[in-house]
Amino acid sequence: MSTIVKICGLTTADTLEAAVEAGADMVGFVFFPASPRHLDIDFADALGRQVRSRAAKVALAVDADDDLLDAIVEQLRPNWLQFHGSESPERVRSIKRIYGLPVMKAIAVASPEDLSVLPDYAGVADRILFDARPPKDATRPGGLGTAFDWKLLDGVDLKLPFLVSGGINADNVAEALRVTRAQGVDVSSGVETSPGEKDPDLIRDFIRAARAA
Ligand SMILES: O=C(O)c1ccccc1N[C@@H]1O[C@H](COP(=O)(O)O)[C@@H](O)[C@H]1O
Repeated sequence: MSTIVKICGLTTADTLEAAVEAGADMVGFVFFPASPRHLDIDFADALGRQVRSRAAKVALAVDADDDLLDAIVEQLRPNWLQFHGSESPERVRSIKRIYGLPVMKAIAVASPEDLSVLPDYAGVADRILFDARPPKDATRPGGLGTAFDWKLLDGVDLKLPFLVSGGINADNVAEALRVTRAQGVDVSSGVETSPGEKDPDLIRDFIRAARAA
């Protein structure tokens, strides 16, 4: 199976086109006001139409309430929901039932104890995303450009595909995949020139490096 490549936090038509044309499997749109990649729902609608089934559209939310999820699903019509907050397994199960969409649940990793929740989520999520645990004073729970110790995933035995993220870029993506044996990678900061400013060349370089890994 080829590596699943997700480019997250797309905010412009140009960078979205670069990601899709370069062969991204998943393109992510962030709905979290504290993020420099936060998207207004109406603009997300336009970007979503631009994708035209060439990649899977992923809506990233952080402890979103039902009204926000309703609006996202209605306007963006995502193929996936990604939850990056403290959504419980019960909440994930209930949202899956309501919208009939697959869910990728992010697990924040900084120590072996962080993996103790895995059995609870593995039973309800369709994919797991291992991301670096943010510092306590962070203004957002992801998209910070910092990596975790990938060796912490040694011995993880999941029956569902998992992706890895956090501080990954074209230079270290091969190593991230080798060490974690993840089925896919997710990147945001690593294809940016500054927070929220994606660069088409960096996107293309990243996808090429991930494919070559
Ligand atoms: O990208 C954001 O701003 C963001 C905000 C809130 C939660 C998650 C967010 N991004 C996710 O973080 C990782 C990528 O991090 P990095 O910037 O490449 O280090 C990825 O899973 C994004 O989907």
